[in-house]
Amino acid sequence: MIESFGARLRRSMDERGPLCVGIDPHASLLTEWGLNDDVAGLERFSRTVVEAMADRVAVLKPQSAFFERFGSRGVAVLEKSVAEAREAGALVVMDAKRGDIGSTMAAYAESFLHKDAPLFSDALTVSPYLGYGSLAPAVELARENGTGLFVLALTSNPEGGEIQHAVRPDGRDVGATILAHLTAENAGERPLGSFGAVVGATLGDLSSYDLDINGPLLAPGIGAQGATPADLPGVFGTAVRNVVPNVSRGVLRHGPDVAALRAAAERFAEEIRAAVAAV
Ligand SMILES: O=C(O)c1cc(=O)[nH]c(=O)n1[C@@H]1O[C@H](COP(=O)(O)O)[C@@H](O)[C@H]1O
Repeated sequence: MIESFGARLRRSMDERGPLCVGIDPHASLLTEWGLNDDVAGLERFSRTVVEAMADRVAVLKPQSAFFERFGSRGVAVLEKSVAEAREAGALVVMDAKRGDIGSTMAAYAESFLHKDAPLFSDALTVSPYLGYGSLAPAVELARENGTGLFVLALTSNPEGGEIQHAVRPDGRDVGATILAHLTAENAGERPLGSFGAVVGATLGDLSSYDLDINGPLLAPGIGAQGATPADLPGVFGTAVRNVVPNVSRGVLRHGPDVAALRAAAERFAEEIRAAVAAV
């Protein structure tokens, strides 16, 4: 039987630590790295991050937008980066934040979560704001292919609350409702379900939410957005064991030197270890 994403992720987090490094080739970072803001610069940037990180961090998360910016040639770089990162042992979470009506969602899922897709990734970020049920085809395809989803629940940006804190007639807010759907999706899965939530590390005390979804919690916001590893226990409580903290610019700004990138990631990894061990 095919091994689930959740099981593969749990093992990788236990072996390598939970850090997820983002591959976010901002134009400004290309310039800081002495690269041109073109496809060759994009390729060099992405290759360097993969070379520096893929054999040591649990997860790499390419941000598709920065590749799509260059059209089909940028997407070709993304394909190669994903394949190389997986080859070197990292799990790849494709950050494309897809979401649409179910019939279209099925095609998005085929694009990223089917084992024969050129952009085959271990998991995909998705938006549930066309209704959680619209994600059903992606859930189904992920189960069949041993891949996973990270569903936007409580995002790291300050504008997210307008939608995510909206209170439904049953008294629960929208973010809590998404978390409850994920808990149901992951029921009975051992050691960890494959259907994660995105919950920002920037959000402060979230003890009013049930974060115990038996699935991974992708936590962006550390570094450039102001959160630190030391914030994690206060935000996530005992669910911190299932947190995959993401850092993109906070690591990437140390490039292009591979040793400097590795040292920056190791500093975050060490701080994360210390913070999680204290819970
Ligand atoms: O899904 C995400 O990864 C995500 C969700 C969220 O709530 N906030 C958030 O910042 N992200 C992504 O996480 C990365 C954060 O990058 P840095 O702020 O540079 O560390 C970007 O690729 C964002 O698109």
